[in-house]
Amino acid sequence: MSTKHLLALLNSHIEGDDEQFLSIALQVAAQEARQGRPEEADRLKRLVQKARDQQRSGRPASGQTPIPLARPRGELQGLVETGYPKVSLASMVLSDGVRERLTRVVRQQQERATLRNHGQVPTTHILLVGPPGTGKTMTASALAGELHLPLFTVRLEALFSRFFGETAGKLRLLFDQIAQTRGVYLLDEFDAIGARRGDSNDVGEIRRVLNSVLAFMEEPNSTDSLVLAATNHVEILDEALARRFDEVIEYGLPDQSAARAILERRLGSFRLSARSWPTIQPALDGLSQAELVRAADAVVKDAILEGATKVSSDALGQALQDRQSLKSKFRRQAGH
Ligand SMILES: Nc1ncnc2c1ncn2[C@@H]1O[C@H](COP(=O)(O)OP(=O)(O)OP(=O)(O)O)[C@@H](O)[C@H]1O
Repeated sequence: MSTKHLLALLNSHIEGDDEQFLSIALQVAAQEARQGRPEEADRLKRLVQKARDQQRSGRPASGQTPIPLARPRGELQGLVETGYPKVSLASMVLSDGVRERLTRVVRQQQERATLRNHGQVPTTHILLVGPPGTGKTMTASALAGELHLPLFTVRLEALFSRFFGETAGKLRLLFDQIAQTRGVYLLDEFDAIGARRGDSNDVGEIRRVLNSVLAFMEEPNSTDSLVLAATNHVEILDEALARRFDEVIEYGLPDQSAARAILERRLGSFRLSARSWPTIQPALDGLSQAELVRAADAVVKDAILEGATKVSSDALGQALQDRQSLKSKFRRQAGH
């Protein structure tokens, strides 16, 4: 680094001009690259990026303030999706039992200070189990929405495939963030940990990942972050792992009245008249919440474009039948 750069750096430091300081650091990085030292240049650029991310998230470079980060930084970028959902539990159609349990989780989180004053901790680690499209992801959004917390989602299968051999290390980064930043964390496709156990190439890696997750589950959760692990296949999860959750919440396909409630909400003002329901009832069986929502959306869109103010029972019945056919086709292909 030249004296000119050093002087400029000192000057920007004295004047407290962070932006100037960082842009001089970038000039030094460019100089390093030109002089055939790409590693030094990269290190500098990464540090500048880190400082900028910290500035943006309002966190001082050296401190560990509990200000939520807008999005994960450094190596976690691209692995974790960040959102600020506005979903509420009231917008979900749930069985009384599941609603009660989720409401209790929210209450414990909201009153965690009171609980801690009495030597208790709120529920934080929850396993969400159920078939696709039954509301596990939506639950994570609703809990984040109710608690006004950011939702960080990480798909474990993607983590495995992208960072073969480094998954445990990447997970550690995530766990460190959970310890520092309060939020709702959704570990989606959690069964990926168990699913690969049969693959002999993966044995060492799987053991490391499993140990890393087990250790994490035992660590004190000082931010009381909610950690939700979602899976369609509880049967392939490691038992030692499943046992470490505070709660296991099971999701299932909706019964007739839940299916109707989901459709009615989704159809909104386009809803069917009460006397049309019996005709579509047989087409509801076996469809997931997500499939019902898709069928409702399809007919509402048609109605809008046709200038209609209501959907017809024929159109809705057909859309539901289409979903049923699609489902049985996939099931046949999967050999069920
Ligand atoms: N209980 C529910 N109440 C109302 N709508 C629901 C409910 N469950 C699911 N939905 C609708 O279905 C969509 C998909 O559900 P979601 O993504 O939460 O399912 P999932 O269980 O996470 O599925 P997967 O296992 O495939 O990830 C939601 O965005 C929502 O529109």
